[in-house]
Amino acid sequence: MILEVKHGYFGYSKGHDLLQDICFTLREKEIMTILGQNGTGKTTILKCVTGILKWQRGQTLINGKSIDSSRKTLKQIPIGYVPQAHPLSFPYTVRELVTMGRARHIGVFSVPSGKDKKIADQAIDEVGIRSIRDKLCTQLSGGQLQLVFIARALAGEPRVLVLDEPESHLDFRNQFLIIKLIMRLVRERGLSCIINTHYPEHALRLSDTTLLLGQHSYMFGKTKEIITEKRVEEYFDINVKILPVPYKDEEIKAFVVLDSI
Ligand SMILES: Nc1ncnc2c1ncn2[C@@H]1O[C@H](COP(=O)(O)OP(=O)(O)OP(=O)(O)O)[C@@H](O)[C@H]1O
Repeated sequence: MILEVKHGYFGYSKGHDLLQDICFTLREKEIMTILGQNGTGKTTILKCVTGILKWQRGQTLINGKSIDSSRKTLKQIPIGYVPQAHPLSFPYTVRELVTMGRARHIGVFSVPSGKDKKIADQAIDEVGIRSIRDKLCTQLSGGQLQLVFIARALAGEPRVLVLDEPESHLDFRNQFLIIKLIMRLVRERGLSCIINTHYPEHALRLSDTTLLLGQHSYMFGKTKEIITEKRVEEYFDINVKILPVPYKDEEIKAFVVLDSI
């Protein structure tokens, strides 16, 4: 599986392109992060990639086939979308909401089958929320709800998981657990992921490639080559230090903000 965005343009108002000539490639089992200041268009990129919005020029291709033109391709190689965490208005139980992730596999006039319910339960177990599966989603904490949204996306049996700021509103421990969960899903399910994040240290820890988005330009490449002190200074107007921290067999990068420019 290979997902490519080729020369994507998008703007909300006529004559103003928010996103210009966006090009990137996501290969199987790769994790890509998107970083950039507020309002640069990170969520808009995810919406264009998943087909929620349509590129005004350019396209998203999966295995060389445009997903705009071929609904069949989308069905064969589905994309699971995990939106930014938001409180829900309808009192669905966790199990009901996760089962809704099966929607693309269920006919318009059909109800979820035993198989659909089993797959939804597997997704619930995979993200470790079995103990809350009969609770109402309106009564969950932000972190619990985030896990429910991930389980709902997994229930659709995606090959590509697209997550919009999955760590927002979470405490340090839960941020770390979400990062570990994503890494495990990529390893065990062979998924590919695109993740919007505001945390460069998370991008350095988990992603293979990064798209750094600015107001009028962007860079895409290997994460270690993209997230450097100089580039972060350029794209975020802050002085930072990236420090190596040896831990077990790894070298984790600590990210320290020194000052604004
Ligand atoms: N539906 C919409 N109609 C008009 N403008 C919009 C719409 N959605 C977003 N925008 C504008 O497009 C720009 C990019 O929004 P987007 O949500 O993609 O940014 P972002 O980089 O994800 O921001 P953040 O980091 O704050 O989540 C912003 O200026 C926003 O106000």
